[in-house]
Amino acid sequence: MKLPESQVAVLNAASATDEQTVGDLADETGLKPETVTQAAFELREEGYVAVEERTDVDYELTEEGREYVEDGLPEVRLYRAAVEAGAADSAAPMGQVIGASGLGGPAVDIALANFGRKGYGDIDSGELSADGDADAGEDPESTVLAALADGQSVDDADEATLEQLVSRNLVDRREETVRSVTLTDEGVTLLMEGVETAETVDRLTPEMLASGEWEDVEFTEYNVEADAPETRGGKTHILRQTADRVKDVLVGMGFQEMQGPHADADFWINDCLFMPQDHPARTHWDRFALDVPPIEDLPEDLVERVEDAHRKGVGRDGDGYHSPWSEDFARAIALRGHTTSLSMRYLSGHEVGELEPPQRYFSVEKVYRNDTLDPTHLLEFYQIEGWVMADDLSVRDLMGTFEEFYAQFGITDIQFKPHYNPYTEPSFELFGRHPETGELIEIGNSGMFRDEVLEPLGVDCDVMAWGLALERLLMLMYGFDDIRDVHGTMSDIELLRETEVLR
Ligand SMILES: N[C@@H](Cc1ccccc1)C(=O)O
Repeated sequence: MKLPESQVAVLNAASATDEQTVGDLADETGLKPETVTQAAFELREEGYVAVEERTDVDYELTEEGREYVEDGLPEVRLYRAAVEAGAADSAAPMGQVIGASGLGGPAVDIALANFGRKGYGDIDSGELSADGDADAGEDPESTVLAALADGQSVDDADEATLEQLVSRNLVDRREETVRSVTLTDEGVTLLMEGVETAETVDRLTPEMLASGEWEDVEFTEYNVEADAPETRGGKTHILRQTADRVKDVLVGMGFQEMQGPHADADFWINDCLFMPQDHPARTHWDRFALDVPPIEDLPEDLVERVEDAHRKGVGRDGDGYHSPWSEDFARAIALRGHTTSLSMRYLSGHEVGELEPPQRYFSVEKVYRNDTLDPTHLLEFYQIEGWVMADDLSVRDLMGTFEEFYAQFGITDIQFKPHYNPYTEPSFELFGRHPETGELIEIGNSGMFRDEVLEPLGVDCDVMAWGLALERLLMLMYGFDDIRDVHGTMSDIELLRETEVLR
């Protein structure tokens, strides 16, 4: 029997009675572990060896973990300082105990949080009391850290303690697949009958082609299923990939892209949209105002018409807000809370000149809001802005456009809910169903611009418009349930690496 060289080497090195890991076999044969793995898989295919897999878990101290091995866990240091300060008998001022513990910077918060969690004592209105019966000398987390520093096995350590150390980022947990190989009966028989090395060639060279040798050689078979070491190149972030795809889809639907400033005048962000200047969204609670000089180049006549619309309304029966309107307020700069500022810039003719219907424009750009962070809200997100200008548009056109758009991403059950925006009438919120949780999540907001918006802009046909959240589209497409895993400082790198891109 003739077999390729690496298979022969593995067969000879393997044993019928003792399991050998790929690492052992690599040492013994002098082959690379991935070559051994490949040969073992090929031999298994023919029934000559058995390959067992198991997952080994390995724990290792992080840099922070190593520091605490030296200095002690912050909560243990705090506890010791507290006992020293007599806090086991009567509560001591927190500042004094912290000072005595020598803790500083972020270690103070870490100490306080874990002090409470471990029941070392209580903190109440700036006073700290210690539980005299707590035994900080027997702290299980310290024990595991010390064992790891000592190179001892932590196989018997309490699972919850290890989890806690991993979540505190003091210990890294690594999983490794270990494969071991044993000869089967067929393998033993084969060895007894004798195997020879076949001259196999694993790549074609120009020389072989020139000499004609390629006609006689035997080529190694490739096992495309063998595990190979993972290589991780750079890749486009999934959010960016989806943004690019959204752009392609919209361009395919006949839209042109808008561009414009992230930091813009309130005039474009709000006033043009008939948002009263005393609207809650315009306070510092909701928007990020910037301490920079106001905008200079606003079209004077447009400013006048917008002010008029706010004061007196538009049309025969129009009524304004009867609330204060100040040009200085309109000129102040903030980070845009929506990209409808771009729609205003384009519809007014300020960017690409007067536009004649029909027109379609879009942008996929960042917006900024002072929201509370939670699984569906970030301080910044991407908005898919768009509008269509034409002579006769109806709500059916608006809904049809969304259905066409979302269908391209495999989302076919969009729901609409009547809504209110100061700048559109009628207005609709859009909802989609989360593929994992089944919950309806809001994915966008839309409507037909009111005359109070369009008339000052000088537009005398219909305009339907929307702002959709790119991150929410991603949640519907991929089933993510916490947007913070995908984007921002807490994102989950493994998830981003492993998510396959949907096309
Ligand atoms: N600006 C709206 C979206 C929208 C744009 C245009 C028209 C109607 C709604 C938002 O951010 O929610």
